[in-house]
Amino acid sequence: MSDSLRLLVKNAKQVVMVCKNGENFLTKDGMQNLAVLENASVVIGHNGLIEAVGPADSIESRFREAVFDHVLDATGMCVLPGLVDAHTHPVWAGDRVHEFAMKLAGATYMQVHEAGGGIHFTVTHTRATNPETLLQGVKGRLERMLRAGTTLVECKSGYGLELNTELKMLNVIDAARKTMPIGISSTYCGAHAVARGKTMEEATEDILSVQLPAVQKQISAGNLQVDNIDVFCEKGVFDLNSTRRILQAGKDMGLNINFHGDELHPMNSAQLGAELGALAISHLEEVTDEGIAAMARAKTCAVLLPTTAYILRLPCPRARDMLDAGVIVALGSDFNPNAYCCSMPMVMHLACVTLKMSMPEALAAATINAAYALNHSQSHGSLEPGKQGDLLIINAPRWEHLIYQFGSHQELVRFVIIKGNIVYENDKVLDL
Ligand SMILES: N=CN[C@@H](CCC(=O)O)C(=O)O
Ligand SMILES: [Zn+2]
Repeated sequence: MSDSLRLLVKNAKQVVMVCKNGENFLTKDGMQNLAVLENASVVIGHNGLIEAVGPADSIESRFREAVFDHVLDATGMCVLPGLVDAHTHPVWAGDRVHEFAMKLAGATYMQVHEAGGGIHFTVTHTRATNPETLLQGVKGRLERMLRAGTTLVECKSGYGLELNTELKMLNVIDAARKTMPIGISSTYCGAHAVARGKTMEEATEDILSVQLPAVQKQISAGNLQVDNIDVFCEKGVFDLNSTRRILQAGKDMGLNINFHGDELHPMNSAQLGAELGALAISHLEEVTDEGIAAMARAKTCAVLLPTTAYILRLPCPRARDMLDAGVIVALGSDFNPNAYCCSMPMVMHLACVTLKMSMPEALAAATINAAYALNHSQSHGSLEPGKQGDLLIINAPRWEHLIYQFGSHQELVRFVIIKGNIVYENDKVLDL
């Protein structure tokens, strides 16, 4: 009897596996030497997992008798792993286009925040918005990310800063996970800012004695899935001691530590994260040499967010120093009302130009290493047999076009595939 399989993608000009030996992450040398097959095909089974990746002729002879639900002829096109976005804030109401104008006129991020704008503005609007409306908003944003090639995305709460709205946001993220094909890693970020009217100490106590126990109760009852804990460790937000207490409490609940650190001021967040066994720390524009060394030793991933430095005109995170020191470097879009970017291809382009990463480094950072930052690199981030069949097919003769053609992902991405199912098909791609 012949095999029955879900999908064959055949005759691609290039198939970028990223890595091929089951690596959970890549550091500098590995990132510079990605596994790329020329004239290759990919097979995905009915379990949604990759059955085989290899030269087109050997796949053809091995699967000659097989029956496929779908066959895509990728002649002249390239296949890449689904992109992984390791840092987003997609659940909110009330845009901040007016603040973009203020920042263009010279206001800093913290000036806007301290004047009651920024996160506080979004908190006011998010608290006042019902879950159905928030869900509609997040679905539209995740759909845009999917069309740009993202197949796994981290999504944070953090525009509630009190129990009910934080739970509302986490439930909205859960509802998106249950109803959309895109993979979601959910993060409790109740310590995203100190709520107006509270001191940092009061906010910390509220998180430790009210919010986290209630989140834990929902998780234990099977009503909610939360994967990570986050704190904005920053001068004027949460100091090192409060950050430590909140992250440790989250870790004790079984959550992965994945937090904002060393963004606007050197806070020694990197050293703290390494000490606590953090899986990832985001931003790091102001990380010190000691912080970089500690992260390399602890295998704590640096999630770099080139959109933040670009929009806020901040110094860029020192990607090259981190790579040279052996840090695992990943990328995220940082999608939020301050940094309105849904496109990992644009993030990779910015990482190359502003952070001085090479294109192979940027792709590794947006696939296998971003999957590592979310504890998903056993199943995501590369095209290897046994991994989830998440990939994109681009209409270009070399994979690097996805990064090189700035802002052209809508024209380049022909198919997005998750678990072997076609979840986005673009028949309007234009040959240039
Ligand atoms: N820096 C803190 N948090 C977000 C911004 C959130 C906001 O401004 O709404 C970030 O990662 O850039
Ligand atoms: Zn953030």
